[in-house]
Amino acid sequence: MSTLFGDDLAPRPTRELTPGAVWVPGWLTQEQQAWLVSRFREWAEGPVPLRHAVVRGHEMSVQTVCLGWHWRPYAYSREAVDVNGNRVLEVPDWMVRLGRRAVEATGLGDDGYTPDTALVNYYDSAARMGMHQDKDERSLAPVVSLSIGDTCTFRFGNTTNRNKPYEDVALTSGDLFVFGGPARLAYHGVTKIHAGTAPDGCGLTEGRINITLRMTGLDG
Ligand SMILES: O=C(O)CCC(=O)C(=O)O
Ligand SMILES: [Fe+2]
Repeated sequence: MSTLFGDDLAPRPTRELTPGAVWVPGWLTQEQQAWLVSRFREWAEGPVPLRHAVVRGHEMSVQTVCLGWHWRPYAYSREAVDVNGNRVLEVPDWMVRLGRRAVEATGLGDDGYTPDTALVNYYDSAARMGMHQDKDERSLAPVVSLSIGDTCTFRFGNTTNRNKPYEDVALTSGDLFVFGGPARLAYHGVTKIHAGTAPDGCGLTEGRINITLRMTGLDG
């Protein structure tokens, strides 16, 4: 949806929310977004299908499919031991290059950045993600986050607790967000999906995809 002379015409410059946390609005082109959505549809078919991970007996509202390493609450393994036991797909070379370009765009990494896992989340309009730290990785290399589809309210906080201070930002289709360095272990979450906001041509008509690229620091 867009309105003539609405908020969507306001410039959205790159911004460092806190040291180490950089938001680059509109980083992916529309063609890149639609292409990534096509890949998502393939990954969702398996060998390990898109699924709701179960945390302490409760299904997460978000659905996830992983590449490289399979994440389950709260560990990584090569096989999806909590789903069907199959080994997940490899992280494709183009995705490593994309991750490198992303950290270079934010100044938070270098050409040594080699993500070995991607967590791909699908949010329907009711899905949320509670405040958490990404701390199952042994490496403190930056996390690269790409958003496609509906806008979400993304809450980015501090490294000590899930409460204030935090800032809410609207991540829209094509936005890049990278957190590393002093922000690597900051609490963050998704408080709302804004249904009906996916732009024409992004490849999704409803819901939101988020791809996070990470270095696990794991062997094997
Ligand atoms: O959907 C997002 O923007 C954040 C996802 C996230 O925090 C995660 O997968 O750990
Ligand atoms: Fe996270």
